[in-house]
Order: sequence, then C-alpha cells, then structure tokens
Amino acid sequence: MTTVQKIKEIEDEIAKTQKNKATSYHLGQLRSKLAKLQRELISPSTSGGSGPGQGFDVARTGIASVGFIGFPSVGKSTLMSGLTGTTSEAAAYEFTTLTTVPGTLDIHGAKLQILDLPGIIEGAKDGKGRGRQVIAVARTCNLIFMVLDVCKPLADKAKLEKELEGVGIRLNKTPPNIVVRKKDKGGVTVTNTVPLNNIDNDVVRAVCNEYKISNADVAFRCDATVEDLIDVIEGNRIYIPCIYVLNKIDAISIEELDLLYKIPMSVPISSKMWLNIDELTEKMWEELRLVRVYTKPHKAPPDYSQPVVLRQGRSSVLDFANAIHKDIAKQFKIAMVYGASAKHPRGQRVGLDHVLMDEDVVTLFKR
Ligand SMILES: Nc1nc2c(ncn2[C@@H]2O[C@H](COP(=O)(O)OP(=O)(O)OP(=O)(O)O)[C@@H](O)[C@H]2O)c(=O)[nH]1
Ligand SMILES: [K+]
Ligand SMILES: [Mg+2]
Repeated sequence: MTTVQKIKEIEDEIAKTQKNKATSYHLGQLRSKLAKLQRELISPSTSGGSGPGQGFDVARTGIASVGFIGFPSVGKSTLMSGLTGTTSEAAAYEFTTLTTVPGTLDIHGAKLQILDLPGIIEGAKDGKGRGRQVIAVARTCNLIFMVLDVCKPLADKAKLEKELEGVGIRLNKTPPNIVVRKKDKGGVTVTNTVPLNNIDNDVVRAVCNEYKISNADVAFRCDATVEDLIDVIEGNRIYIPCIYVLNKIDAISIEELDLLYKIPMSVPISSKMWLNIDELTEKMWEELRLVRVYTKPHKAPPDYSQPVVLRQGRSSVLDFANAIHKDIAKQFKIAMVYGASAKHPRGQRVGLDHVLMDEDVVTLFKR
C-alpha cells in the first residue's frame, strides 16, 4: 500500500468513528498515525513518496511575497497581471499557467513579490499535477491569496484548505500555546490554565504513546484540539496568513454578493472588471504587517520618500541598521526614535534592541 492509500484508509476510519469518551484514545492514535504518514509525504528522506517537490526556480525579491493558490481558471493570472503590470498569460482553458510567474507590486513604499502559480487540483499534495511544486512555493510565502471563483461551489475552499493542511501549512492560525516538556520519569501529566473542551487525558495519552513519549509534562494554555497537540509535537508546521479572494463577482447578483461578505478573511473582487481591488490591496498590506521606518538625518527633516521596510518580529533598531548597511551596527552609539514606539512625543533615546513600529522615524548616532 502506498502512503497516500494508507492516509486515505485512516481518514476513512476517523470519519466513521464516533467521537465520545470510549473512542477518544483510539481517535488520538488515529490522528497521530495520520500526521506521521503525512510527514512521510513532505519529508524527502523517506522512500514512501516521491519527495516534497523542489518548488519552482524563482529568484526571490522584495521584502515579502504573496503566492496565489487556486483551482485552474479561477482568475489568478488575470489578477496578478493587473496588480503588477507583468503579463502572466490568462485564457479560458485550464492550466494556462505552467510555472511560477513573478511580478512586483509597489505599495506604501514597499516592494512586494507577487507569485502567480499554476492551478492545483484535488490530490495536489499527494503528487497530482504540479501540486507539490506549487505547494512548496506556497510554504515560502509571507501571505497566501486563495483565489476562488464565486460561480463555482464554495466547497472548493475546504478542498484547497485540506490540500495545504495536509502538508503542514496552517492558515490564519497562531501556533497553539501548548508546551510539551519531556522528563526522565513520572509518566505523562497534563495541566491546563483554560478549560479543555476538545481534548481529554485519554487523547493526550494516546498521542504521547504514538510518539513514544513516555514521560512528559503537557501544559495547555489554550483550548486545544488533538490536531493542535500533534502540531506542537511534530513541530514543523508553517503558519501563514491567508486572504480568500472571491473572484468574478461581476458574474453574480447583489444578493449573492451579500452572502459572500460573511466569509471571514475574504475580499470579493472582479479581476476582469477591476472591482474592489483597493479593498484587496489594503487587506493585503494589513495582513503582511510590515513596518516602515523613515530615516532622519541629524538636524534635518525626515526623509519620507523611501522607507526602510522591515517585518514584524524583525523590526529592532539593529534590524533597521542592518537593512541600511551591514557595518552600521558596529559604529552604533545611540538612536533617537520618534513615533508609535517612542515613549514620549518628543522622541526617545534607545539602543539596538528597541523594537520599532510602523511609520517610526529614526536618527542613528555613531560612536
Ligand atoms: N467573469 C469573469 N471572468 C474572469 C475574471 N477573472 C478572470 N476571468 C476569466 O477566467 C478565465 C481564466 O482566467 P486566468 O487568469 O487564466 O485564470 P488562472 O486561475 O490563472 O488559470 P490557470 O493558470 O489555468 O490555473 C479567463 O477566461 C478570464 O478572462 C473575472 O473577474 N470575471
Ligand atoms: K486559465
Ligand atoms: Mg494562470
């Protein structure tokens, strides 16, 4: 039996097993087995699959990248060409795009790389079509646009999500707050700071047993699911924000459009008629959480023409200095910061580890 077949078998068993007290140990086991098989599909070292796919060879540019995932002919290339001015061929037949087509979008002073990708089909993660290559690129993006055709069934959304989930990509989630601390003895103990509504001790024991963890303190600080626990134990999950781009709204009625607005993290657009694209690019900007920092020479006004663009989580004064030139930090004495991250409206003196916020203004002083 191939890994893909084994996965299918376990998924079927999970689907037909009722969730209750008596089955929770068994379900914990099944979920863990499933996760281990899925790992075989994405890790190249095993013989089970043909590897994760190397992705497409694309030079990466810009401060952040946005990858387009969707079934064929939903309008990915039409959107990408319109956004970037780079032509990515669009046509009425499926699989028009066969490789990654990169383009650049300038927004609020930041250069973003936009990656148009081939359409994927169900079973992509298991090696169908160019699915694995497409997903390998998606794993490296800072934001995913899941492009959906509003004339097609909404079930496509769940299908695509399943493809990405199956290879360890987690959309619009933060890493679960669970700590598994292995010990030498004492068995598995479970503590929780919030009520657990989706998981019980049996499930935790089953999962630990499957992963050969005999002694550990498992501390839950969130109302976790069994999948969350497995994610923490597997440890190789990738958390990426995702915007659901609901395309082709020119082809539906206003009433239908009202329903679409209820889908979280979605933006309805028409890439053909160029409708509501501003809302999409603003949402994109928001989700990328970029930090623009303006430099201010000593005794001169700030230079607002070209910000240094940093990423949230990597926006210290040191990151800022390194982004300008790798030698600056060596001569660093002190920095003056003005803006949201400064304690005082007239600015604050800070060191290299001070964390900057969007639209801050910084003056660096050398030794
Ligand atoms: N009505 C309507 N048609 C659109 C819209 N956007 C794209 N299309 C049409 O949908 C078809 C497919 O568009 P593409 O941009 O090639 O779609 P794709 O997702 O890149 O397709 P593949 O590369 O084959 O996966 C073309 O005939 C487009 O003209 C839209 O907003 N409204
Ligand atoms: K197409
Ligand atoms: Mg295309």
